[in-house]
Amino acid sequence: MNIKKSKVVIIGAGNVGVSTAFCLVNQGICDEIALIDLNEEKVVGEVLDLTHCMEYMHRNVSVHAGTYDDCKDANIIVITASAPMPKDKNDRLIMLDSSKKIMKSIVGSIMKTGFDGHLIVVSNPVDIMSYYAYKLSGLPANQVIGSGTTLDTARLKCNIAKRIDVDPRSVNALVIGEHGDSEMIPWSTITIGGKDIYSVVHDNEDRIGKHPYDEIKEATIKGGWEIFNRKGNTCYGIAASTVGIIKTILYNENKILPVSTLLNGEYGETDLYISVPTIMDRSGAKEIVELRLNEQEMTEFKASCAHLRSFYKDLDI
Ligand SMILES: NC(=O)C1=CN([C@@H]2O[C@H](COP(=O)(O)OP(=O)(O)OC[C@H]3O[C@@H](n4cnc5c(N)ncnc54)[C@H](O)[C@@H]3O)[C@@H](O)[C@H]2O)C=CC1
Ligand SMILES: CC(=O)C(=O)O
Repeated sequence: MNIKKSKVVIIGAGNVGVSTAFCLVNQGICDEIALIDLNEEKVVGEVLDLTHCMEYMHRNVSVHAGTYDDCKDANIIVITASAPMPKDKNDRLIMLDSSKKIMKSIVGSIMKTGFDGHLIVVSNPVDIMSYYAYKLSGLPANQVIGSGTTLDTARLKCNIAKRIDVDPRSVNALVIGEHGDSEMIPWSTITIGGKDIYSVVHDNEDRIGKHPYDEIKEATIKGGWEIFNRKGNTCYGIAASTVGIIKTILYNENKILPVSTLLNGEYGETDLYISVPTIMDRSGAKEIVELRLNEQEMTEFKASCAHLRSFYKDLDI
């Protein structure tokens, strides 16, 4: 009997790649993980460290140092490879040139193996890199997914939940648009326990304040830099978000996540990768949910689309 094992390859064994591997091991999400990095010695060390977790995990996940040969039968490849992010710039877009070169060489090596699984792009600037990986790979768009605003959405939920004093998982909210400064919050769609956020704020004005929206938005957009400027990277939140995406695919969950995906007519945009709520299952990005945005929200979302599209001229595709 040939039972197919689930295999995840992670390319880039830095803070994000290794945290993702640990999150996969800790949750026992897949059968096998292969780690690839230019720094082969680091990979050997990380693999040993991860392997020593198994005694205390709820299942054994096989972790090994990989080569591109591992890609040919992988279900999912996660790309977190990157040049170091400059310390004091707080701008993901300055990574464009270096990430472009890295992405081109990695996707070329992956596709030579005949890989036909799902590619999850995390490296920044993630929306542009997802589009680039989609074009370079020739894979169908449903198989190329950017982590997009999954992380920003988690941050937004935490920021709202803290104000209101509920569990973040009871907040039904999303960030859409660019994973970056032009991202937007469709406030009109947010509910907490089934109650729209405007009513929640109105009924709890004494402790939440009359208009917490701008502060919550600012905290959400700047959330990454609050971490990065203190510890030099952000890794656990993105690892959890990435594993959330992996889980929806491997377990065919049909869950809706705000991933960076190809718009093909939705929201009046074509040939653009940007985050919108997307139904995810074993096929990957199965179907885009078109939110009923109000006029102001649609204007903000379109501005984010235009901002991302303005960088496409710099991609050699
Ligand atoms: N999309 C998101 O929400 C988030 C994205 N990121 C991004 O993830 C990326 C990784 O961040 P960190 O892990 O903190 O960086 P890091 O510098 O710790 O790790 C990057 C790793 O990539 C490796 N690498 C570089 N070129 C390579 C190549 N051609 N092949 C294989 N490996 C290669 C490096 O050797 C290094 O180990 C960055 O672009 C960062 O901005 C980080 C957090 C959140
Ligand atoms: C670094 C990054 O993109 C983030 O933590 O949001």
